[in-house]
Amino acid sequence: MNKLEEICAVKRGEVAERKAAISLTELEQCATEQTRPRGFRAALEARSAAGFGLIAEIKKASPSKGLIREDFRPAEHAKQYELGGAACLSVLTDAPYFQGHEDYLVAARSACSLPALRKDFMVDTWQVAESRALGADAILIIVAALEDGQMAEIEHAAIEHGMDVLVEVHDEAEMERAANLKSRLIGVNNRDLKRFVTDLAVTERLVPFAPEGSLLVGESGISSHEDCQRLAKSGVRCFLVGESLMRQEDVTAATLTLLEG
Ligand SMILES: O=P(O)(O)OC[C@@H](O)[C@@H](O)c1c[nH]c2ccccc12
Repeated sequence: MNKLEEICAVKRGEVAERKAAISLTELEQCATEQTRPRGFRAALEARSAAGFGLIAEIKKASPSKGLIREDFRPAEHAKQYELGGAACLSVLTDAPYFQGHEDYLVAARSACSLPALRKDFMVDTWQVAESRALGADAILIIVAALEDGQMAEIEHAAIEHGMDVLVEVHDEAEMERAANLKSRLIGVNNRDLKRFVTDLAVTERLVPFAPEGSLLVGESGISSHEDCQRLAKSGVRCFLVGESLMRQEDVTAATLTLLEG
């Protein structure tokens, strides 16, 4: 079993327990009481027209890097990212591998006005309703983790809830499968989630294979303005960045520097 398969197996167990505790009807009720989704793709697209569109990630730890930030305060980081010029937030909610929590998503989103992506491993449409009930504006679909039918179902549920979907790919075959979905917000993960090797050249290589009308996001391993400029040469103006920002004492300044140089 590779790492991604292991994480998804654990996630399926977690979802089964949660499903037993809260019915879909209850979740749907909570979802209707939430504030409306803030347009995630729209915010990113608008920002990338004038400069770089940044999805700034609130990430405490990861399986490959261990603890990334000791002094971890999601609401504070959300405000710092907003001040620094990020277009959107991404908040890790997976606990076993990323030390994330749903509360971090709720706290971060309510501390600022940025749209927020729930960063987790979606294996069931039930999690889509749960994400909206928590206030998420977008969810992630990891193509490597799902079969075509499951992806389409999860995407459909997200669209029904008015959320955007970030479809994550890592190679040409996954890009082809992503093209069968409706969403045209595609993240190219420079990190191989099966082996945890990161290479910015992955984004550059996959750009020509993106379906028409896609807004592309370069994900993982981006740590400087120069990295952003490098990817911009191949036409990618949106980025998902976590670790390199989370490691800085002054998160606002680090965000500004990443975006402006
Ligand atoms: O911390 P980095 O290297 O800047 O990467 C951020 C983000 O791309 C990464 O956290 C990520 C991309 N896809 C994922 C899927 C699940 C968990 C995490 C991720």
